[in-house]
Amino acid sequence: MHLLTTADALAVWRGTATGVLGLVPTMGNLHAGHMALVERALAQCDRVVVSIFVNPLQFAPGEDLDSYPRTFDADRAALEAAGVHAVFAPSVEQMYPHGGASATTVHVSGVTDMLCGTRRPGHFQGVATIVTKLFNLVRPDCAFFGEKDFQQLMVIRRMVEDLCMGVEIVGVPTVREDDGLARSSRNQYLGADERRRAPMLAAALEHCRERLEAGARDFHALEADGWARLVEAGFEPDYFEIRGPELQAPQTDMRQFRVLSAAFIGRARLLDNVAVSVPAT
Ligand SMILES: Nc1ncnc2c1ncn2[C@@H]1O[C@H](COP(=O)(O)OP(=O)(O)OP(=O)(O)O)[C@@H](O)[C@H]1O
Ligand SMILES: CC(C)(CO)[C@@H](O)C(=O)[O-]
Ligand code: BAL
Repeated sequence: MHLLTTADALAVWRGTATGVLGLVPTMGNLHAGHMALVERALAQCDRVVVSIFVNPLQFAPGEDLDSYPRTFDADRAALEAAGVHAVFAPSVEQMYPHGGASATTVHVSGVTDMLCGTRRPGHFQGVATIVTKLFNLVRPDCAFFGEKDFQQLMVIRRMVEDLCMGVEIVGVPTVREDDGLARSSRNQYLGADERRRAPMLAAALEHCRERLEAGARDFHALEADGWARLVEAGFEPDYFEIRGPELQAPQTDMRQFRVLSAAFIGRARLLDNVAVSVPAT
């Protein structure tokens, strides 16, 4: 496995990479969720590069940029054991040579004006900017993103379409713990009592899914119920929303929905969502 830390080294490796090239962008601290993306990429591509970069541009002031878990040696060993061909782990200076504050940025319209986009101002601009830079450096045929960050997946798809980037975006289902909690690097912030209560986020989403599949269509009542379940479990909800399958406004005659929530428990802001598919009657 090649360890690449500069754009120049990446360009040299890229020149030798043959066949279908897959990119898995990450912020490191790899867990089973990331490894599902890696396995999917290895199954679908001839060469796979995984990027590890905690991107300052997507963190707002006061968020957890400094304390975000960094476990590079373990990440590297896991990727090597999985059979990944190259890891790209640049410094902040490599990615933002003129500083983050004056960086040229990418703003994706529409799908960023809701959910995490309004709660974390600048977040998706930071994500779209770093993913564009990674695409330009790696020039992958395909790139792999988790459905756990469903809005991010929609933002990337929209960016690729609007800017004619020509990269196939592959979404990978959410990997969960046995009790339903979505795997996330930020789960480490949970104390024992918070960890015990954390699966209630997935449970509240599942409950909403069941109600929608059973025919309930009072979206406001369902969202209020989800919110109340989170408060009851000790969360401070950020949002609990029913949307259409591509995050459009929900309509009562739709057969597919996506229910999404972000909620604080202690210092951890957990994110999760479920797909809803209403059976034909
Ligand atoms: N449980 C999961 N199942 C599937 N994909 C996941 C999961 N967790 C993360 N991913 C995906 O891995 C990629 C890198 O995510 P990232 O490095 O931010 O990990 P994370 O665990 O989601 O961290 P965070 O705690 O910041 O949300 C993203 O495409 C993300 O959607
Ligand atoms: C896509 C990404 C690697 C961009 O920094 C990040 O937002 C993430 O880990 O989901
Ligand atoms: N997994 C999304 C990256 C972030 O929260 O910044």
